[in-house]
Amino acid sequence: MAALDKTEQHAEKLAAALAAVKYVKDGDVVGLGTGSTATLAIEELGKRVKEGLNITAAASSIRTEKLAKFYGIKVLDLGLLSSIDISIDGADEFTESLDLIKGGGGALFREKIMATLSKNSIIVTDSSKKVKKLGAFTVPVEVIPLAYRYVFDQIIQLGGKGVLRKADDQTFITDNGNYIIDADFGLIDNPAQLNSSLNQINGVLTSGLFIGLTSKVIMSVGKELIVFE
Ligand SMILES: O=C(CO)[C@H](O)[C@H](O)COP(=O)(O)O
Repeated sequence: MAALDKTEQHAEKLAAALAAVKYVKDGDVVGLGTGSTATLAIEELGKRVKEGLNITAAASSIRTEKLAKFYGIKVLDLGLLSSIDISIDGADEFTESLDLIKGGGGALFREKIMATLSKNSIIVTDSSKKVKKLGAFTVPVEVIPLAYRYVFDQIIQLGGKGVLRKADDQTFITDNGNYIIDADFGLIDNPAQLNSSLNQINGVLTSGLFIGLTSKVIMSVGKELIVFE
């Protein structure tokens, strides 16, 4: 598939985000993802709320919480919810079997909790995110700082190469006060097994591999929408 320029990619993100928002019903508790595509869905939800849609939301990051409040959406504490009716989030990569890599924006842990609680977890993407096998995008691994070196070495034991994520030359710190190691495992034959191996390492909060957590992926390609479920 030909590479998208920024305008085409934005148009695809917007089309997917608008399609996902149509699934939101009055009275729903809505999980709000993080990233540029999720932001477009939040903006649209904000418009609908102004027009009278009655929803409450849970945010997957501090920046999403601020954005939702800016758009007049009532936000509940994610940690107090035992279920979410519908969530809308982006992804860095996905396969037709609905396995994902997420966490490019660093919000993987809260996003994973949100997806786990969601009865209907919708992922919205442009066409650049669909892959045959996960792994061209590195796997974000959220790590308790104290365990950084140990986890880094364990990732090597699993056949990966880790890089500590930086932002503006400083170590990137997640909303939970942790580090992220971006781990390159090449193309991943068994994402479920890798996810479970990573999650078993002491000091790992979670990996950015999302397995069995997604209800549907809405992907926009040019003027077409494709739904994988
Ligand atoms: O997982 C994420 C943030 O942690 C994002 O959903 C993912 O990085 C995709 O972002 P975008 O919609 O900007 O391409």
